[in-house]
Amino acid sequence: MEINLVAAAGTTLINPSCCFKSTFSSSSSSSSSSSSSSSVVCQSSIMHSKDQISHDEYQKTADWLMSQTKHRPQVAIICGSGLGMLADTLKCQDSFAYSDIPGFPQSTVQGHAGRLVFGELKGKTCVCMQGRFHMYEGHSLAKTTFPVRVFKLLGVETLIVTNAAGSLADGFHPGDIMIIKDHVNFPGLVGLNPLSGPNDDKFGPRFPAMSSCYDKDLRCLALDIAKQQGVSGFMQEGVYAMVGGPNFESIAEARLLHRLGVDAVGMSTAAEVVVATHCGLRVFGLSLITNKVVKSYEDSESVNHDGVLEVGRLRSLTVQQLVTELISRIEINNNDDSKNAV
Ligand SMILES: O=P(O)(O)O[C@H]1O[C@H](CO)[C@@H](O)[C@H]1O
Ligand SMILES: Nc1nc2[nH]cnc2c(=O)[nH]1
Repeated sequence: MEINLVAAAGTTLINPSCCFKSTFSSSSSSSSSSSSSSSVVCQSSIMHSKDQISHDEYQKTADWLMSQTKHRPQVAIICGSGLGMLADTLKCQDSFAYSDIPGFPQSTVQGHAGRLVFGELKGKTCVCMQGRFHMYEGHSLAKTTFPVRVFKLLGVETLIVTNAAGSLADGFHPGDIMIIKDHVNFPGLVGLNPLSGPNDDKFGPRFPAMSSCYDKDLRCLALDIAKQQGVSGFMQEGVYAMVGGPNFESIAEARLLHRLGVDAVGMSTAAEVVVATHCGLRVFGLSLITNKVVKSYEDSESVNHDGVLEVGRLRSLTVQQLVTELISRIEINNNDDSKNAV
């Protein structure tokens, strides 16, 4: 497949309707914080008590969803920019607009439809986010990762995260699919972490390890599947970095990321994976490389969101077939967390 990545000018990100008030204002909390220390008020300038989401709030959303659908998902999928078609493969669908789900944030980005789709795929029950939430939309990190904890309460065991990303690694090309073997959570390194604030012990420990957050067996399985499907020619494995966005990288930033060992960069995913790992979900992640990040002052190319979405469309079938086969071969333990809620 030929992918023309010469990007047309002009980004088409929809102007986010929400403002940064929820993240950065200092007004008091309307919700209680964690189970263990609900009276603690975080004094940090980058994490406010109002960003905390109580266990009850996650549970209310999970209970509402369970009252609306008979599906009890074992696998959750988060669709990246332009990858929403992953939901189309689900059979016996029940779908909900985010605006109808109590407690759910809203998607504001083009290419993120804003629907939660439940259904069956190859004998597994799945829930699929057609559209995710990004920090740059003005959501707190706790909000961007809200669905992940709801999935845990629904009984999900495995989370599949997908994203569109720009490549820094030499030898990566637009249209390549990178299996994520690790990440650099840049917002997290400077204290912007969805786990900041009082820890909710019901979900996981105060200090979770992140040294094996992308499941090795699933990565090997995906590489095997790619071989069988005859697409290993454009499979890669590498390190994804999450940056805050919404602007794409300057050349100096691109060079810095490259020197740091980052293979692909985007504006999502790592925060979701941190929360998923904290609450014990098994994670598989893939990045669709939609563009090369410009690293040279001689290079006249520039990236835009339309180009990103276009590569998503061109590679949609391959991504869909890979993820479908992976799901069919995932082993499920049948921990019914929806009955034994954490
Ligand atoms: O990470 P996803 O949601 O796939 O989207 C990626 O694509 C958008 C930029 O085109 C950014 O939101 C970036 O994070
Ligand atoms: N930060 C970042 N996000 C992206 N999402 C898709 N492409 C890119 C990119 O080049 N940079």
